Amino acid sequence: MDNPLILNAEGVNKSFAGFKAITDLNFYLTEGELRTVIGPNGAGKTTFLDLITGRTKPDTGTITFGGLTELLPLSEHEIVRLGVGRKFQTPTVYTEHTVFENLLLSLEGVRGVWKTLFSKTTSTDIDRIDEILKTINLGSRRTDLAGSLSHGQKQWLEIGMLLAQNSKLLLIDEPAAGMSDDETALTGELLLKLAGKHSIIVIEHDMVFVKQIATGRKVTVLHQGSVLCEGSVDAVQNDPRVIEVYLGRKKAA
Ligand SMILES: Nc1ncnc2c1ncn2[C@@H]1O[C@H](COP(=O)(O)OP(=O)(O)OP(=O)(O)O)[C@@H](O)[C@H]1O
Repeated sequence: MDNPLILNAEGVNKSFAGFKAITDLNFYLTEGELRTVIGPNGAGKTTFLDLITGRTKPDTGTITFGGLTELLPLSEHEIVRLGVGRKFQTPTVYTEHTVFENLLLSLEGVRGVWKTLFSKTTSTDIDRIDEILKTINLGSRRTDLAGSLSHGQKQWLEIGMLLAQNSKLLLIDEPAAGMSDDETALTGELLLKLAGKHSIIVIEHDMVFVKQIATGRKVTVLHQGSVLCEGSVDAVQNDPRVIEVYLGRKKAA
């Protein structure tokens, strides 16, 4: 039997000044799934993430988290607290704090900066952070300033911050952008490691990376604000509609 749904979006529409960015969108994600979303520029990928996180509210439709909670009435803050974490394309870590402190500041996200930095850190917190450091391969950079990390390492730290925040659903926007090939491959390994324990939506343009993380899984292609098709990487890559609106154009470019 399939895992239960962690996210279902049904009949979602969103217009900006009369322009339909999202049109009758239906999207279903099961618990523990790692789903890659691809599509041409302007397809509505970022807007879709904005709708999930409450940054933008839809005109019509429903978005339900964990099979129960309707997200639309909730604020961005409340949605984070429910367990929805987002990583933007540009890393936003606290560069003047150490890697360890960045994770400490994110723990549950509810303690407040003052309390976190000046109260005594418990051994449970330290163990948890060390476990996250191991997961994101930054154990050796624990006491270094986050500002001294490479671009790729900052992205991993930010993923670690989502883990510290207790995110169940991770929304990750173009993680491979600006990374070296080695960093990209390591990022893929990290996401594969997190899948199962977390539900993950990754937006990505780099098809080598998509192949790495999506082989054996479902890929969603967005086009003009709707799902154009869903299927395996191979099925999607060979779908004439996807070649026409996206992959063919990418190649030509
Ligand atoms: N706040 C806004 N106001 C007006 N138009 C917007 C707004 N946000 C998005 N749009 C428009 O909605 C469409 C979808 O944009 P969106 O950024 O979601 O696409 P995308 O698939 O993420 O594209 P890319 O791959 O280039 O990031 C675009 O035409 C964009 O100009």
